[in-house]
Amino acid sequence: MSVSVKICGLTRPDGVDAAVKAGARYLGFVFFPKSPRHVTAAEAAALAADVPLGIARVGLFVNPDDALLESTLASVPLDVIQLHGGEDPARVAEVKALTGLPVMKAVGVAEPKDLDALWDYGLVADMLLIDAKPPKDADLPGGNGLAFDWRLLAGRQILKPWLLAGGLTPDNVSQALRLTRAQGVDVSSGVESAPGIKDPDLIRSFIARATAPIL
Ligand SMILES: O=C(O)c1ccccc1NCC(=O)[C@H](O)[C@H](O)COP(=O)(O)O
Repeated sequence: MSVSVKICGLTRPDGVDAAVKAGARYLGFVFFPKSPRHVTAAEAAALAADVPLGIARVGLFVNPDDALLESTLASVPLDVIQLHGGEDPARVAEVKALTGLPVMKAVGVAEPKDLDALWDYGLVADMLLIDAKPPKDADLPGGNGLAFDWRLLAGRQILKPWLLAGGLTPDNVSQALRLTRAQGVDVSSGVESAPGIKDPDLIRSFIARATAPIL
């Protein structure tokens, strides 16, 4: 089966267009004001409007309250909610019930014990995004362009479908897939020309390499 690709942090129509045409399976829109990739609900609604069926529009939130989720969903057609903050498994279940949408929970990894959380979240989330844990002083909980030691995932059984994230680029995605056998990959800063500005050529190159046969 082909590897699924999520392009996260889209802010402009040319990035959405490049991702759709190159075969992305998920498009991510960041609703976190501190991020250089933040989009307003109106901007996201415009970017998400003409996305073909079969491509999931993912809304990325960090510790959202119910009001933010409800007001965003009132105007933005999202297919999946990504939770990228400190939401515990009970909150993941609440967000699923509140929104009626599948939830992808991000789990940060820096060392082997961080993988323990994959079990608890795997029981309640629909999908997992296994990302590099942000440095303690980081402004953002994700989208930092940092990789973790992919060998930690080799041979690991994970309860739910999952995407590998963190520091992926067109140059290293094949190696990451070879080591982890991930079913999908997520990228943000590795396909940007500047923070928040996606480069259509890098998006095409990333998707081509991620979906090529693994040798
Ligand atoms: O991308 C952001 O700005 C962001 C802000 C707040 C929380 C999460 C964020 N990104 C999460 C993602 O899904 C990224 O694609 C993932 O962390 C990988 O990022 P990168 O290492 O830059 O490819």
